[in-house]
Amino acid sequence: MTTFVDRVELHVAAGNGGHGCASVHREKFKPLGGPDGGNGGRGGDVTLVVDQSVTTLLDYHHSPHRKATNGQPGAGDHRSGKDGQDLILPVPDGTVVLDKQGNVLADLVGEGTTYIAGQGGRGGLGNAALASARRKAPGFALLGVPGESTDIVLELKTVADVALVGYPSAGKSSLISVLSAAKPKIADYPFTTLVPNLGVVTAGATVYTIADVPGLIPGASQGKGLGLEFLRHVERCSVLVHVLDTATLESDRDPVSDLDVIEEELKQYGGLDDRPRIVVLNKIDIPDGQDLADMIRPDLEARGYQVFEVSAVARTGLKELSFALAGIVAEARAAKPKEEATRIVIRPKAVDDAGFTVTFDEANEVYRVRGEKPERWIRQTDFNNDEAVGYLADRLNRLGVEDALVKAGARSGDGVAIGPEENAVVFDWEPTMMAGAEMLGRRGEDHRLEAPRPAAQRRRDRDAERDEAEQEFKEFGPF
Ligand SMILES: Nc1nc2c(ncn2[C@@H]2O[C@H](COP(=O)(O)OP(=O)(O)OP(=O)(O)O)[C@@H](O)[C@H]2O)c(=O)[nH]1
Ligand SMILES: [Mg+2]
Repeated sequence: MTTFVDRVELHVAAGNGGHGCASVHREKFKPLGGPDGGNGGRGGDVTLVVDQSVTTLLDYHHSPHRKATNGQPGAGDHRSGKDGQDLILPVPDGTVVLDKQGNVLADLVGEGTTYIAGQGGRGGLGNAALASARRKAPGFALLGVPGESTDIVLELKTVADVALVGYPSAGKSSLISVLSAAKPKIADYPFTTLVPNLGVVTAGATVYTIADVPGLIPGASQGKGLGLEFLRHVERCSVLVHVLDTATLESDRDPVSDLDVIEEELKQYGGLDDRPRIVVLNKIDIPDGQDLADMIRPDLEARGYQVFEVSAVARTGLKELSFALAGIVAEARAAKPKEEATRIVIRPKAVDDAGFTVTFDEANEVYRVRGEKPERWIRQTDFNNDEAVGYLADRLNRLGVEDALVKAGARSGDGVAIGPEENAVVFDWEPTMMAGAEMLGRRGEDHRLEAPRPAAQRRRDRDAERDEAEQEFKEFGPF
C-alpha cells in the first residue's frame, strides 16, 4: 500500500559564510598601500514559506537533503564576495515544524508565513574592514562562519473548518465532491483516499472549507489500516462530521456501531472532545439504506446528534447539510476567531547576543565558555595566523571572558574550552596570551615590558571598544 506522506524528515544546511580576504594594496612605487582585502559574502538561508499552491510534502519525501549556497570569499582591491542564495522551500498551509525530539518549533499557517530553518553563516570581514586607528594594517582576515545545519521534521495538518470522518467507503470523498468543486478519487474499495482532500463550500453568506480524510477502521490507534496518523488533519477543524454508510454490505457492521468505533478511535487519539459533531447518514438512495436510516435516526438523536440523511450519488439532502454546517462553522468562528493568515517570519531561536557563561566541566577537567559571541569568534579565527589569534584573544578579553575565568578559579595552565562538548576549541590558558596582538600596540612598543600609563590604557580600551562595535556592525551590514 502506498505510504501516507504527510510527515517527512528534512535535513537542511544553510550556506557557509565566505572567508574574508587579507590583502595589501599594490601600486607601482607605493610599497605600503594599506589593507584592501574584501569581506566574504554571507551564506544563504534555508527558509520554509507557506505556499497555497503546494498541497503535499511529497517533494521532501523524495529528496530530503536541502542546501543553500555558500557565500563567496572576499578578494583584494576591496572586492566583497557574493552572498550565497537563500533556498526557499515552499510548504503547504498548516505545516508544523518539529525537531527530532518532537518539540514544535513553528506552526506555519497562512500564505507567505516564513520560517528560517537554517541561518546562513556570516561572511568573514576582510582586513580592510578590520583596520582601525590602532591596527592600521591587519595581516589577517576573519573566516566565514559555517551555515547552520539541522534535521527537522515537517508534519502536515490540514487547515479546514469541517472534517469528514468515517469508515473507508462510507462516501466521504463522494460527499466532498458534491458539496464543493473538489474532484477527489472515488472508488468502491477501501482506502481510496490516501491524502486529505480539501474543498471550499459556499452556503449563503458563509464560505468554509471541508476536508475529507482517509478512512478509519477499528484498531487504527494500534496502527491498523492507515493508522491514526492522518487524524492530525482533524485537529485543526472546528466541526467533525461522522459519515455513516447505511448500505454497507458487511454483515457485522451497522451505522450506530460504526459511529461507536470511530468515536472510540477519536478518543484514543485524544484532544478532540470539545469539537462539535454531527451525523450524516449516507447512501439513502438505496432502499435498504433509507429504511435503516429511518430506524436508527431516533436513537442517534436521543444521543444528542443532529442527523442528516443524504445521498452523495443522488445528490439529495445536500443543501440542508451544507447550510447546517455553515451555521456551526459561523458559530465556532465567532467563539474563537480563526488564526489570522499573517505574513510572519519566525526565526528558530532568538539569538542571545549578550552574554556568555563560564563553568567548570568536571568530566573533561576544563573551564567551559559558552556564548553566542565567543563561539562565533572561534569559528571566525584562522588559528594558523598568530595575529588572528591575538585578535581573538583581544576580543575575548574585552568581552570579559578573562575576568570571568579568573573569578571561576582558573589558573595559568588550566584547560579552557570554548564551545559545546562535541565541538569546542580547547587550549591551555595563559592569562598573558589573552593580550597577543593588541598588546604590541604602536610599532616598536610592547606594553608587556612596561606598566601602561592608566590614562593611555583607558583611551586604548575605549578605542578598542569602539572598533569592536564598529566591526560587529560591519559584519551584520549588507556590506
Ligand atoms: N449508492 C450510493 N453509493 C455511494 C454514495 N456515496 C458514495 N457511494 C459509493 O461508495 C463507494 C466509496 O465512496 P468514496 O467516496 O470513495 O468513499 P470514502 O469514504 O471516500 O472511502 P475511502 O477514501 O476509502 O475512505 C464508491 O463506489 C461510491 O460510488 C451514495 O450516496 N449512494
Ligand atoms: Mg475517500
